[in-house]
Amino acid sequence: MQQRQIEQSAEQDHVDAMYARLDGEVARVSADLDDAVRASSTDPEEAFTREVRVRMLNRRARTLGSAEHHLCFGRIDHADGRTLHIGRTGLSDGDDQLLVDWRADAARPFYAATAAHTMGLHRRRHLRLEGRKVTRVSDELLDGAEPGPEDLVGDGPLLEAIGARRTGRMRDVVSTLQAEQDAIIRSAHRGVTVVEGGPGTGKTVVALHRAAYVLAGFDEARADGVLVLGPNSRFLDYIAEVLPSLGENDVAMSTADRLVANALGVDAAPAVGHELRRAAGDVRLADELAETVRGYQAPAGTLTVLVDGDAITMDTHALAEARATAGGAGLPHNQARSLFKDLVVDFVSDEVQARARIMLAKLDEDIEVLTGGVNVDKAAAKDLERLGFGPDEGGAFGHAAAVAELDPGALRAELADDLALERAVEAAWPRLEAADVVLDVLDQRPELTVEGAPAGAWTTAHLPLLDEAEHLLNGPPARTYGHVVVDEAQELTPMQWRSVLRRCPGRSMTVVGDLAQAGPATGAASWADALGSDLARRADVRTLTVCYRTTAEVLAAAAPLLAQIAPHQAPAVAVRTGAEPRRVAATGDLVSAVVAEARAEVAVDLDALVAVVAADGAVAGIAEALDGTGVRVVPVSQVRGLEFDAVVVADPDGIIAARPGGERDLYVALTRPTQRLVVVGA
Ligand SMILES: Nc1ncnc2c1ncn2[C@@H]1O[C@H](COP(=O)(O)OP(=O)(O)OP(=O)(O)O)[C@@H](O)[C@H]1O
Repeated sequence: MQQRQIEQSAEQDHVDAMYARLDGEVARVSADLDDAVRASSTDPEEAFTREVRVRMLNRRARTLGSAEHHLCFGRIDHADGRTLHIGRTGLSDGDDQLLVDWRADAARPFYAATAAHTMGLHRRRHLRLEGRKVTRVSDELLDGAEPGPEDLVGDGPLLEAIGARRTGRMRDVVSTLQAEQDAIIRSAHRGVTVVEGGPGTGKTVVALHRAAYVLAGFDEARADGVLVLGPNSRFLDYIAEVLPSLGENDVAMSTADRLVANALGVDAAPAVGHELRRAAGDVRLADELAETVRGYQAPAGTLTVLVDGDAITMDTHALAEARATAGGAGLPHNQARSLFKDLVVDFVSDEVQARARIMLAKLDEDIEVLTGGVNVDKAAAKDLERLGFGPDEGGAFGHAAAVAELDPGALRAELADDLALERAVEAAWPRLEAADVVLDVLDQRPELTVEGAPAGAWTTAHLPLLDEAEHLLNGPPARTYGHVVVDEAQELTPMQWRSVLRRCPGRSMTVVGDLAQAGPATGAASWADALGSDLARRADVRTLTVCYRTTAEVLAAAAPLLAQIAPHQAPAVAVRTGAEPRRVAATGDLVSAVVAEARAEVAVDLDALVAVVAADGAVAGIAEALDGTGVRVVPVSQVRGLEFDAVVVADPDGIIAARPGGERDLYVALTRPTQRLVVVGA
């Protein structure tokens, strides 16, 4: 005890020094920020440099602010005597490295060293802080030294973290990241990393800590930003605090739907059932949309323009050539239209010049006849040469030369502004809006429309189609990201994937999900289905195998269902054991039985986070009956990714029957509790 107190007080001294340094840094950054904000300049270059500096200082200020809480959480002692403290940010005092940022390479052994693979460590120490006070020091000896009575054997801090009560908001787990998680988070792989694993294996944790790592380590992510996508707003609220607590406030968070709705300015598209989502998510629609757009690009026929009362016609051959050139240039439709128009202008201008030439040649001939054989051009040639004008390449002077010298640029400019020509081009290759194209496709596909809804009343299911059409018409989205994290990735339809990939041109992505939990709108059976086989082949696929959320007993209760829905997937291994799940057969009214069980769970632990998970259609009645109790009633379609201390699953048969693939919904519901599971059935 004595020894541990001495250690603790020595750590307190270190930690005091760190906080003193942190305070100093905060004061310095804040003063620098004030200076930078005040220093205005009219020189654009200086103003730009100042803006960059202000942004950088703001970022540092936020990092330092979020580092205050639990600034230092670990220490590693190398066998050669070197020690390093690990924490939320790097701090140094001259040459003295007081604290190493958890993302730095030097911090890696803190997460990755094991007794079998010590990475040169003698000891790993976990520090617990309350405010700025060190309240506990626990050590793991890694190099075979005999542990003392107070040394840690096993996973104390981890078990404490995962056994703690939940608040309804996910927390960062930077002090207890496990080796298999850390390896993914720190991976140098710049392409697509796919992280799969059963419920509670830490996929979300990995995804979010990876986002923080990537922001610090990958220049392109810092420059172009990081986007985190989640399945719904409830989930985004749940994870909202993790990145800020890691000092990263500049990460964009969205659902795939909101991302597209904002980009296209479509507001308040209402959500719809899975049937429509699934139908509208079919990747073949991408071809149908492209085909529809092509159908607007100068279909076979001719194109006639009236110029000064003369009809000039592009015949089928000339028109087909212009279409092939404009359509084959790899440009989006509305840009290719400009090229098409240029080609029409060229054609018409050539034709106008050719006609003028013929007409003037004819005029020359007529004059020659009228003047009795005197060739005016030839007669004039001597005079022209005397005046310093030579014959043109074809040896022509006079009217023909005048036509050749007719300013083709001016003629083209005039034609480009010509209303009749513009109308003819618009008829052959109209300027289009995304909605026009999607409505055309919907005309052929009544199953993609909502009965009774007016045309153009978009739902969330239509957003990926509008996005696809927008891309075909106007090219890539204006806002793209350096790195994109997709959580609950099994929930995206193939058409949604196309929207997401479009916003990540560098294809630097972290994709996490569990195909066994896929809802009925998607039903991807493999990552190749989801990402496309090309990308999936190049992806670095990692599998997490340890369940940190729920107990072995709860996993065992869900195992038969897993064997049914994903027979090839090995169940995760739980690190904790706990209470046996309870099955309650409701003798009377099912809602009353569910309510009674939920109340009983609240009574077991007043501070526990208790949830009832029910089929979407059953939620309203249960929520009403539980109003004011603090119990959360969550529709099963929105419970993916969430967790609670105790979960009451209402009417498992009802959940299975409510929508196709209902067994997967039930599997998700059963794997939500961290402590206790109650299943109330008929
Ligand atoms: N290394 C860790 N230290 C402490 N807690 C952890 C660790 N890894 C995971 N957890 C906790 O385990 C729980 C489950 O993690 P997470 O939600 O990331 O799992 P998941 O694989 O995304 O689950 P699901 O498939 O259900 O979405 C969370 O409470 C998380 O904080």
